[in-house]
Amino acid sequence: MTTTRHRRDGARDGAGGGLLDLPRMATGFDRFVHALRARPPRRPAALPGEPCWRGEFVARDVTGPRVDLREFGYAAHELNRGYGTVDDTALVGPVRILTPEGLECLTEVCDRLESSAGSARFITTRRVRGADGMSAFISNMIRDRGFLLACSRLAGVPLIPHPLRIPTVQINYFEADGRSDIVKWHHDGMDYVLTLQLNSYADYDGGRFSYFQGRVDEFTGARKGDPRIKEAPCGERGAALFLHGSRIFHSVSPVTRGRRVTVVVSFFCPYFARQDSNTFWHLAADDGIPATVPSWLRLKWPVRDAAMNFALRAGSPVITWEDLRD
Ligand SMILES: O=C(O)CCC(=O)C(=O)O
Ligand SMILES: [Fe+2]
Repeated sequence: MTTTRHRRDGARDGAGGGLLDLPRMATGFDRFVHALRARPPRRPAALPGEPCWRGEFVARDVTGPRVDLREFGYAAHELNRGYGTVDDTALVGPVRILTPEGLECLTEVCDRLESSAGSARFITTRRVRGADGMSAFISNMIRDRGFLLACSRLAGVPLIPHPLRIPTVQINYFEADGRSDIVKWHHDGMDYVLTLQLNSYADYDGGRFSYFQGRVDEFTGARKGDPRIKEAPCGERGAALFLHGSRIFHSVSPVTRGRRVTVVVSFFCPYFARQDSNTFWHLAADDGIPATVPSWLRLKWPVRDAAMNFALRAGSPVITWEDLRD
């Protein structure tokens, strides 16, 4: 039954999705329908007795093979630049960002959060959103200076955890037990995304992370067997992949044996805050409109308005010049 649904979704998008192995995420009116149907993420109580995050869980010398956005067909004038830097990193990996002990603790935390996973239809079928709000371990990990520095060096730009909060840390769960958990062909709303693999190919069959080595607007022409569709190098437990998520189409095929769990962390470059690629409807299609409005305002107000920025940081209401005149 699930297969039928996938095929129908793929055909309905009218973008060649039916000719790919996996459906493509909805756009336009279909995405609006997803936004109306999506349920807000669950907010269970924090995990008691979870392992404690430690700064030494960040591995040393976090480097790996890198591909440039120009190799995906993006022109120099389309890339953000400033502060003596061109924001041109497309993909880096596989890299090891956590030590084996750090990985062990993160796995334990993610196993315990699985009961909070919600199912969804927009892109990823079974996932926990806002995981840093449920786990002090994950919250401390993504706010650890060493972790952020390692991720920033991979991306080539300074990064902080994404202020949208709900999508900042997502845990994806894939099981072979009669389910058909997948990640549809999509690009992320987020620009800077790190995916951590908590399993290896020895633990599961299927579950292949593919990406399209071309521009997002060229994906419409992609067909099954297209040489631009490549398998991402993430078959080892602990492998991490940095992706310029908003500019690269990618997907994960169904797991046919075993279990696959990934942690997806989204970042924000405060120096390129105005260029953040997220759109309201991409977020709302995952979390629903009511849950998206507050986080959207938290992202957009500070960029538009310095007074709002400082007020939010002070946890204060904003007093404006107009208020003085009333
Ligand atoms: O689970 C994965 O390997 C990738 C997931 C992904 O692309 C996403 O959650 O946006
Ligand atoms: Fe993604």
